[in-house]
Amino acid sequence: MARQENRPPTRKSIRPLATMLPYVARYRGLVCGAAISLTIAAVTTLVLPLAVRRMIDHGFSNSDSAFINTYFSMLMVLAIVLALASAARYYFVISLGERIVADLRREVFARVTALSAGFFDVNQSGEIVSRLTADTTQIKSAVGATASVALRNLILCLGAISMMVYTSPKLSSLVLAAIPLIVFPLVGFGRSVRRRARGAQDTLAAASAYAGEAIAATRTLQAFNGEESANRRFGAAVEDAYDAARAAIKARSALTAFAITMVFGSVVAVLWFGARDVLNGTLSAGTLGQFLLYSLFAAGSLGALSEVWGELSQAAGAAERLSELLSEVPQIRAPENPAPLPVPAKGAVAFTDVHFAYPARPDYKSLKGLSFTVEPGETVAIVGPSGAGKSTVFSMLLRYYDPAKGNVLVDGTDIRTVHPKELRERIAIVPQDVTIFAASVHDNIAFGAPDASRTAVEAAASAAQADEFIAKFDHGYDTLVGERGVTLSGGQRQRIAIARAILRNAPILLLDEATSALDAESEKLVQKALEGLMRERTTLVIAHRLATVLKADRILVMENGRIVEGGTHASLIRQGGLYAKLARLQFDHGAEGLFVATHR
Ligand SMILES: Nc1ncnc2c1ncn2[C@@H]1O[C@H](COP(=O)(O)OP(=O)(O)OP(=O)(O)O)[C@@H](O)[C@H]1O
Repeated sequence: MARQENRPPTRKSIRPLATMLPYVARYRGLVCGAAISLTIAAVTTLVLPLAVRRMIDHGFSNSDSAFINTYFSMLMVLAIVLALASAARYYFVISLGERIVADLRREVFARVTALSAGFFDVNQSGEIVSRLTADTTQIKSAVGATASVALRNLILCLGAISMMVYTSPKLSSLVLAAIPLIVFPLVGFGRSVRRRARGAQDTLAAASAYAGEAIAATRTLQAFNGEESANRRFGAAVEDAYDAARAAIKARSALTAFAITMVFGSVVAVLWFGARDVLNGTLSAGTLGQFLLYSLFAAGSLGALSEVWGELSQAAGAAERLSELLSEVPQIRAPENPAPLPVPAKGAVAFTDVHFAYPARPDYKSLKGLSFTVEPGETVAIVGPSGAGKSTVFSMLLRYYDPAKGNVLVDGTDIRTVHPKELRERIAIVPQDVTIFAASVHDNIAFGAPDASRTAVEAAASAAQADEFIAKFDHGYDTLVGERGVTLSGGQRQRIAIARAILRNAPILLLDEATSALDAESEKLVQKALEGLMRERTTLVIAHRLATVLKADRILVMENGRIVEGGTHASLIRQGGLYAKLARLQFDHGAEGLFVATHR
């Protein structure tokens, strides 16, 4: 759902743009090129009124053809210089923008992938992706087009004002006196326009967020016949956005009328005064023309500046959001001097009195003094009601989070003292929800071992009982699967995940059994694939199937973040505790082979 309160406020100041300076500074060549071409273009523009005055005051009546030739050749040269400088300005400025945004995108993505699980518990992935795309694009236009327009107009404005003073100090003082009369009301007006525009943007963002959510869940929407209410809701949101936009448009039109009246009014007033001076003979007509052109330049560039100000402050908001993300420090970091894990790896696992609460729910302890050990090569099934903390055990072992109290040990070493990379290299996981990337079958299997040879990938697929269905694809291992490619069935996804884990060849295997029953055939294939994988590895399996618990060396029964029972299937049934009750439930329901973990 659109969480408007989470939207960072639009900033009025453009100071946060300064955080982008180090990126700009990396490309001094482009910056120099842009600055030089900008200055040349602005100066050339400022020379034009001088030529106009020359033409008005002297005309070409004395049929001095040599002069006319020189005069127009000069003008032509001026035009070419202006054209070249403008083209160069465009090239340098836009390249700089693109270059910086490419750097930013790379760095933001690398930073985000390094952040720990806790960050993603409290931040929406959609919002992060929008920072990566929309915010960086805003920076691009700010650094590129907007900044160059601002700079060009600033130079033009200062140049034009100096030239106005130089041309006619008297008329300039008149203009300068009028400026506050124009600027103050304009600033106030502009603020109200901006406020309304921001309101429109926020309303639109809320509508888009709702649309995104609804489109991603069309199947659910249709299953519950929710199209109409969704249409109504989105329609209302769009209408709200339209109303908000109209309010902004109205304010903006009024602002335009006001600005044009004021600016042209003052130009006319100045002309009026000037014309009287021309009549008195104290000012030449050409000088008046030249002055007029400079004041038009000044007014035009001031107007452009006020427009880009809005864009720059939006970009400043984007820069602030990006620098926030870039300065985010991962909570799970490698220690300064990581200890090595013992070699050769044995695969022993131990939890000692582990207490833990998720960052998103600091008041609720998901693990409350969890202790257990798993010997190398042992297969341990974890069972328990939903919410008991089974998946949390896996997250702790992979060090997605650190315990508040207690230790997690792998081969006798506290995992906080080793490099997370080294720790994770020793673990392969087959999750319940297998992630299939939009890539080839080969790349999907080789995901955890990118250097694996084709033969190794095929061997892993064959051990995972996946080779048969892969061979049926049109392009075999090169078939694109995942989004927009071939969509895999539940059993096929599982086997790809198993092949992935086989290829990784890690001493510790974490298995989260799928809760949804596969059909008997896939089930058999997946079980066979797993048996191959579990051999000679330490295996921790979150078990939902009776077949799995029967095969385990030991069963740990979890409830409320603790181990409440442990033993073999037979001994636990004899004890008549939680396990016996869970098992009875399963038999009562007659769900074949499925260990139903329910709330008691
Ligand atoms: N990322 C998270 N942020 C906050 N709380 C969480 C998070 N993940 C799980 N929890 C909470 O921690 C507790 C243990 O969750 P966990 O996923 O480990 O249970 P589980 O035994 O694996 O359940 P299930 O069998 O339903 O998957 C639950 O109360 C759950 O609501």
